[in-house]
Amino acid sequence: MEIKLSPSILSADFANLARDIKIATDAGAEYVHVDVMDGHFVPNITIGAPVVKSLRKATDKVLDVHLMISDPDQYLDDFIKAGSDIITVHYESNGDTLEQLKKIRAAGVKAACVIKPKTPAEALFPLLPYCDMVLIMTVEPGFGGQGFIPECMDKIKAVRAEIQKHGYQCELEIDGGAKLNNTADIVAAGADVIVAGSAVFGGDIADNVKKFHEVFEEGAAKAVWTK
Ligand SMILES: O=C(CO)[C@H](O)[C@H](O)COP(=O)(O)O
Repeated sequence: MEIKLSPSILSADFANLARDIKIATDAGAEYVHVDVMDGHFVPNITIGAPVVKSLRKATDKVLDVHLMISDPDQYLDDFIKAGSDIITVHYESNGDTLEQLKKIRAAGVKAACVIKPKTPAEALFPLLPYCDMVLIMTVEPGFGGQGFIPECMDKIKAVRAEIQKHGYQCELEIDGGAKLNNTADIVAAGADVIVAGSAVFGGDIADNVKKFHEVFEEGAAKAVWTK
């Protein structure tokens, strides 16, 4: 069972993004998680479509773009044109989430929907047929380096059960507080894409990526679900 790592560049060196991404992907990271924050939807400002466009030239790996912005409708075209491979929109953002997912897919980009920790898992269920990936936030979005919210574990299990029940081809990603000591349990609960920022870019990046993949095997061996 393949479990993927999507290192969150929020914790990388912003003056050396291409370098840090190369170290992580050369070590085996499958995706690159790009945290887009607008200072409205979350109390932090990071990067926009021009940076995604530059990253597109720096890596062939999957650019997994997470839009933590109030108005996706205003910016979707920019992120599509910039070369995103996956675009994730928040259920809690403005606009019609279903229409946003359809627009992303129609542009040939993988579509994903994300919920914040206080949004129930069931909010995602009707959207699953339109999603190539769903993302469960396991911290309040806005900042890296926070602790995993333990109550989110049941939400991961509930969304995994729904994906399995219907046989949806939909990856289940989690974001926030994933560390080497809790990721096996997160995988066993049902996640197959793990976003990790501080635990990847803090310290030896290549070694951290390798250790995450070891923990993925441990989690997959404990999992009661299969792909
Ligand atoms: O989206 C995010 C914050 O909104 C980050 O991707 C997330 O918090 C990952 O960082 P860490 O692994 O350090 O918790």
